[in-house]
Amino acid sequence: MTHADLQLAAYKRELRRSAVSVRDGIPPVRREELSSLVCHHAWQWLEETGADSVMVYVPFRSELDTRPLIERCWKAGRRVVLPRVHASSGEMTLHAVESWSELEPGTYGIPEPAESLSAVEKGSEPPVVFVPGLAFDARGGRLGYGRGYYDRLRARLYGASASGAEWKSVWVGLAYGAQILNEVPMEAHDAFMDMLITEKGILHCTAEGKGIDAR
Ligand SMILES: Nc1nc2c(c(=O)[nH]1)N(C=O)[C@@H](CNc1ccc(C(=O)N[C@@H](CCC(=O)O)C(=O)O)cc1)CN2
Ligand SMILES: Nc1ncnc2c1ncn2[C@@H]1O[C@H](COP(=O)(O)OP(=O)(O)OP(=O)(O)O)[C@@H](O)[C@H]1O
Repeated sequence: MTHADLQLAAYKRELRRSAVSVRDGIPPVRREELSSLVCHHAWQWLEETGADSVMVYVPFRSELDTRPLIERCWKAGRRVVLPRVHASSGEMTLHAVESWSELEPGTYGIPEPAESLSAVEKGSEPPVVFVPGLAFDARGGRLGYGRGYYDRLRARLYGASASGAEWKSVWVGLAYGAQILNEVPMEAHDAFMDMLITEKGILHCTAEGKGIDAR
């Protein structure tokens, strides 16, 4: 690690700490109101795009609550795909889930698809991925918990093919407005979002600054 790497790592640690405290500082009742607005915007956008299958995260700690969105998808017959974390490899596998009863507490205590559920077949990954984050910026930059799960998921599924993709998907960060920062530091392996949804509505991320990883 160079001096610059160490500085960046320390800066990211500090940003994570402050992003968590901003999120924790939103009163729980307000968090639910904001979450419900964000889920509403996300749902309306899904209706416009017509995507019949979506990947969503199940919230933990003070994260934006995606459960209203998940339930709405189930009611409307949209397939809901949730990740299962494999801490030893750093990978996430994707599993279609049809009710809360198919979840069990996973790594980090986050509810995740039970081990018995089979993984989504290669080639039928969802065209929309809703992504959690501690902070985002208008370019689509994202700061997560620092384990690289979503970066690795994208790298694995977008695969080695230079042209990009067997798996074409729109990556959508879901966040409280207070989580949008001027600039989140990004490294070569970090996945950019295509869109952000906050209580204020939809933000299409700008392509500038995405570099060679842009889709
Ligand atoms: N709801 C949700 N699901 C998700 C994510 C997420 O951010 N939100 N993740 C997004 O990638 C992955 C889980 N990533 C996580 C990474 C670290 C920690 C964690 O507890 N970290 C410690 C710090 C020390 C350590 O790294 O172990 C902490 O915050 O106290 C939790 C989740 C996959 N599933
Ligand atoms: N495609 C990849 N293959 C292998 N390791 C990766 C890949 N992408 C990221 N990593 C590693 O994972 C870690 C991710 O760090 P980073 O600070 O970018 O996480 P993050 O995006 O904030 O967190 P998360 O995705 O867990 O919410 C780094 O140590 C990085 O080297």
